[in-house]
Amino acid sequence: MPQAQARAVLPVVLLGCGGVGRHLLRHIVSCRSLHANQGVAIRVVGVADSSSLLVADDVRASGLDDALLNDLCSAKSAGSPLSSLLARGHCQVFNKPEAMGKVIDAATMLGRTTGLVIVDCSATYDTVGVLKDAVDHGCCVVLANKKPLTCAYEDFKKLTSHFRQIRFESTVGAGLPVIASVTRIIASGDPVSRIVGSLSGTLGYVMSELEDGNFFSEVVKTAKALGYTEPDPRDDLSGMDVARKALILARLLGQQISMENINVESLYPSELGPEVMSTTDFLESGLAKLDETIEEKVKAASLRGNVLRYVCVIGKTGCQVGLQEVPKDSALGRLRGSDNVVEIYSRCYESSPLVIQGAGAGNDTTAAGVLADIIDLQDLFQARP
Ligand SMILES: NC(=O)C1=CN([C@@H]2O[C@H](COP(=O)(O)OP(=O)(O)OC[C@H]3O[C@@H](n4cnc5c(N)ncnc54)[C@H](OP(=O)(O)O)[C@@H]3O)[C@@H](O)[C@H]2O)C=CC1
Ligand SMILES: N[C@@H](CC=O)C(=O)O
Repeated sequence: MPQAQARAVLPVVLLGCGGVGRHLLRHIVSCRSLHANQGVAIRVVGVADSSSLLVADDVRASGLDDALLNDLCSAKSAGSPLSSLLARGHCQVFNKPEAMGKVIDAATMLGRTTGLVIVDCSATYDTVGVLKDAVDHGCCVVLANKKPLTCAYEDFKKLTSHFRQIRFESTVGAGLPVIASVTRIIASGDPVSRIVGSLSGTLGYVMSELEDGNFFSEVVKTAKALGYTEPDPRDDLSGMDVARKALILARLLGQQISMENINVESLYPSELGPEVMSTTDFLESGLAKLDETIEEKVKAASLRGNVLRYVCVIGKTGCQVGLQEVPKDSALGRLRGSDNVVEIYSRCYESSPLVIQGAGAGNDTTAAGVLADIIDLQDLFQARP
């Protein structure tokens, strides 16, 4: 009789099933045979959104089946709650506030036995407590959500305390290998002196569309429709999303800094901020108020042979993120669409920096980055026949 091939089984609880989370679930299902050939299997035991957790009946024995995961994606896309899937059987639904307690129960049960990966594809600070508990229970953590790594420095330290058990590649550059490259350079004892780049898919897309004569208000809405923006695009336009990426990189370089230490330039005034108007109102009426000013800046830069780019600079002594005029024919100036470019300078890469460039946003690319991070943890999971 042929021997069944031993496979590393990775149980996963997914927090957040919006654009990125749903693409991740679809990638997991469509990669089944690829992963089986590689001797690895992902078992999704639970999926949470902002109000509930859908969890397999017995997380030790089995996960949510693929048909259910596909239906979950369809249900969430159609705006139905996770509880609409209860009739499928073999699963339970827990609502807030009980839901997060149930995630911790799964972490306690599986963390030090089969192992468990908590994957955060939400866009909230609310997951930090669960993630820290999960780390305490020996679980692995994979993040697309930048917020847990950009709140208190102690939380960053805690979450990254077992560095082999956390992956957060998609927090910077979506699917691009930025964190992995910086980590490798640091590990080789080569001191990184500076990181410079355009790290926002949204702002990259917006700036290059403006060059083509399109209206700011229109291209921001298109960026949202394409899945490039944060749930509230003001997170991108305020520079905060880029600042979070800068903070993650700076902390990775060993800098004990916080958001307050980063100079951030916002593209909208405070009277259009979240405290004053809803996201819908901002998109429907607020954004258009910015069209004229931004157009003037684009035209003025063009007269000087330049284009506008939202640039992030992380140095030894400080970080800043903001709008810069750069020559049209420069690495930054040539960027198009949602591409990111990151230049890493170190002793070995001083006169010729390590450059990473490519698609820097989008649900598909980001989910692919998250999936690669999960698979990268396979050596920490037992192979079972
Ligand atoms: N799109 C991109 O290009 C990239 C995105 N990212 C990051 O990926 C993350 C997800 O982005 P995206 O999918 O676009 O965001 P969405 O707004 O589409 O999805 C967010 C999901 O998180 C859920 N959620 C909210 N609060 C909680 C909570 N407390 N516990 C569990 N789930 C919760 C939401 O629930 P509900 O469905 O009920 O609203 C929703 O399902 C963000 O952090 C973003 O910064 C990173 C790199 C690139
Ligand atoms: N909103 C972000 C998504 C990735 O982090 C961006 O535009 O870069």
